[in-house]
Amino acid sequence: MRPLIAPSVLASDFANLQSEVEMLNKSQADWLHIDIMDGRFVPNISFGFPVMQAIKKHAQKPMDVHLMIVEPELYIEQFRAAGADVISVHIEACNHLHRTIQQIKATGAKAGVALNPHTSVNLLDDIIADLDLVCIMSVNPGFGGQKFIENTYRKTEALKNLIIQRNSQSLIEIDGGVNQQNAPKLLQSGADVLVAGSFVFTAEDPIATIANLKQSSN
Ligand SMILES: O=C(CO)[C@@H](O)[C@H](O)COP(=O)(O)O
Ligand SMILES: [Fe+2]
Repeated sequence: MRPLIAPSVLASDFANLQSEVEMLNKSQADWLHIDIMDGRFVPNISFGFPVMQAIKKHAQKPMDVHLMIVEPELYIEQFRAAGADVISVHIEACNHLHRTIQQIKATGAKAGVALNPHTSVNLLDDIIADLDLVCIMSVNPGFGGQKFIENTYRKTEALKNLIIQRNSQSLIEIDGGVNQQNAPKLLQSGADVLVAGSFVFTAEDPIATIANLKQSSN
């Protein structure tokens, strides 16, 4: 199975956002990955609703929104209204994860949970059957362009086993430091969705880079 490719708009040229989104429309990207950072859950601030709405105006593909914010339950409906098709919250930011997942689903969006590198997939045992997506962070969240953490392969395998064991339909998304070199091993380990920011947007030919990632196989 070919992976879904979700380029991270965080690494795009914000001064030319419309042409960046139009490039992604023309490419084999499946989703647009949208990183929302609040300067509290992570030590960086990215962008918020107005920028998301501007992206949505031009995007012809689903928006996969990765919320790196505290108290995400306060903003779920607003993110959906701003165009989110998939909404992932961090397990580390949620006191009532089950409730927040139901809240996301009630808006009509797909519901995901993201895990920091130190967070065990075993914590998902009682929620995995309710999830559409698990986002395994393969870098510490907050910044693009970081080095891929090798333990991600083992973690992806463990999550895949849990998904099978619990009869879950959840997709596995890998986020951070993804490139052409680690993609095949990630797919072998069970990944379904590859997020790629700097690898795509610093490439001389982002469209060809996305096409090559899409051709990755295990
Ligand atoms: O969520 C995050 C970072 O916190 C990611 O989505 C990055 O934006 C991916 O960028 P690269 O590591 O591929 O440059
Ligand atoms: Fe992300």
